[in-house]
Amino acid sequence: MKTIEIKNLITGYHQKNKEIYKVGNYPSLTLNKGDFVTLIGRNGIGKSTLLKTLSGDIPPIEGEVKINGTPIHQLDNITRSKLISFVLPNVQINGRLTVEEVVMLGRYPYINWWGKTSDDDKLSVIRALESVQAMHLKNRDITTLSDGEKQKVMIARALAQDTPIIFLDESTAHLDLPNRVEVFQLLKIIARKSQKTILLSTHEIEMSLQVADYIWLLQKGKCTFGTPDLLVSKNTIREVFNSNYVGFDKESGVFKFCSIEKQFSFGIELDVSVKDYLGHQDVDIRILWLIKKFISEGCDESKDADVQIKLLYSTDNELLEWNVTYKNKTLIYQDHDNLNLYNQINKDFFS
Ligand SMILES: Nc1ncnc2c1ncn2[C@@H]1O[C@H](COP(=O)(O)OP(=O)(O)OP(=O)(O)O)[C@@H](O)[C@H]1O
Repeated sequence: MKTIEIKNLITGYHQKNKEIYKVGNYPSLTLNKGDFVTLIGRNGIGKSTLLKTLSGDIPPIEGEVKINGTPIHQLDNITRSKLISFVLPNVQINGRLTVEEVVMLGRYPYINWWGKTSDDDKLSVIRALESVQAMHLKNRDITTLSDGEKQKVMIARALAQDTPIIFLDESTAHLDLPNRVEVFQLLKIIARKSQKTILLSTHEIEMSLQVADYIWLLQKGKCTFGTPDLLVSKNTIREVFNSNYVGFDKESGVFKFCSIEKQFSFGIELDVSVKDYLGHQDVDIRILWLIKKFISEGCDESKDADVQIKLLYSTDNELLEWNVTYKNKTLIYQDHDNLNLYNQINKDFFS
């Protein structure tokens, strides 16, 4: 069932000189109940502007946004706040409020004229804090929390608001990796179980591709909409995010770092004698990460490479050794913790 419908929407700002600054043009987009959708795109492309327009915080320049079939501008503030909660980035809360009091602010659309909170309100606050695993912060002064803890509390406030639609603007930006994954998964579970519509703007592309149901990918003036598999297979992710220094690898779903300063081509292989090696290192993994390092330095991996590198195990001295050949010169580097193979090859062969 459609919860949000966009028709011929142009987002943007009315400027002081009365001119209009148009940001995005979105002919037709919809969001359904139970969808967890991420909104991605380069800096300044219009993600926050679109979220602010969808939540009714700023008016569209042209076109229409409908929430549950009603044009958003026809909804009064209280009705709107019962339908949409919006988690903003970097919200500063003034005053010495506890975490519990901040989450209780999410209940304001339901609190009566005299401002008295009910048992239901208190229960919603507890449930919301529990779902973001922040109950231990309940009595803390909000100003004393870390950025990541504060972000979780702001998500709890949106959950306490108990709306069918939740917008989040870069809400995982301050979180460490386990917490970012946890919040992504949590939002997806909430979307599924509670049949909410969740739209999260984020720079977490790899995570979006793995976790989101759909992606809204903003490009100059337009939005490409689709499931992650479709956007990857059509090369849309590459088109938008590839640069001189980074390239999206559609098989692994990760971004590989590269350099515009081209260096030598190389090939790294394991020599068979490494089978004798019974050490604790996973040498295949080491080679994989060395390949990433060489590519990030501007080297190309190739079968007919300029520089041939072999990792072998020397049974004479019981050490791993890197055997490097360029033109007619071969050097052997014994492996040790501080050996930076790329720097060493560069110094010994190319400087
Ligand atoms: N209040 C404003 N008045 C005029 N222009 C604005 C206003 N807020 C944002 N803009 C401009 O609108 C464009 C889109 O900004 P927006 O913040 O929506 O991008 P974004 O995709 O969220 O960027 P980021 O990833 O960097 O957060 C930018 O060119 C920005 O400078």
